[in-house]
Amino acid sequence: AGCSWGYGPKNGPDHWHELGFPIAKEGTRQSPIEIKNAEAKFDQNLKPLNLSYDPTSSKSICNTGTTVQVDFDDCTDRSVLTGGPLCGKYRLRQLHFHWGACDTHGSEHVIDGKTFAGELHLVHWNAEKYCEFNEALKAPDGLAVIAVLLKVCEANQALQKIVCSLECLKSKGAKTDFKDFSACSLLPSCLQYWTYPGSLTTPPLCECVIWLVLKEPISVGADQLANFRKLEFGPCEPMQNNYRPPQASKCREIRKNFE
Ligand SMILES: NS(=O)(=O)c1c2ccccc2cc2ccccc12
Ligand SMILES: [Zn+2]
Repeated sequence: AGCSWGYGPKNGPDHWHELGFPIAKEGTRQSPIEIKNAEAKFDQNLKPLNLSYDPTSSKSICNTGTTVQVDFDDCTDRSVLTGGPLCGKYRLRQLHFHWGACDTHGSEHVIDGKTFAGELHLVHWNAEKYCEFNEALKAPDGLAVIAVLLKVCEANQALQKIVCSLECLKSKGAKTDFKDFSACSLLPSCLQYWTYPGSLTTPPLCECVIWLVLKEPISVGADQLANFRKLEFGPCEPMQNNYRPPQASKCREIRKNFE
């Protein structure tokens, strides 16, 4: 089976459909998308997001070869997301990042034509309805991912614990303990959001994600972001531009819980 997928000129997003993931081209609810705020419909029935994260549920942080990822204990309802458009309780499983080679781009979602320097994803799965994560991957309401845009300005204190761990995560597969991390400390104060039905933004690109894109970005310092770019996809390959560009909306409805 040819070369594995990545973000390079030969195995990047434009090639994923020929590397074993036809859904990349044929899917009807692929992510990310461009969000045009004026076309998003205010829905008064959308509830606020309700996050209850237990900081002691964080386990480890690793270089997955495509991103840096913090893993949480999702065997019980220790860190859960409810509310918003969601039915049931979604357990926090992991968080990870996407970023660019420079500060002008790197986000996956694009807001009214504006790209951001990066994007944080908090991945949750519907543990009330499905017995395990891999089962949720096959369901249209299996996962909920909160997307937070990163804008370069002042340094972000909540990010510093992650930034400090990056130096020992340079190589693909590197992993280290990451205890007592408060995921909610990474979130902006305002949790207003856009929501739409989408997919994983990386292969296997399963169309199982309810996306919750927060309107308010969080800050990241230029030198904090520079540290992310010191990670490697593989030997001598700096990890950067690990984002998929916006995909066709294919007449999906985007809703928002703010006017
Ligand atoms: N970018 S992403 O959030 O779609 C994503 C996942 C989403 C849902 C479930 C698992 C995922 C695993 C990912 C692993 C690396 C990068 C993005 C990932
Ligand atoms: Zn992601």
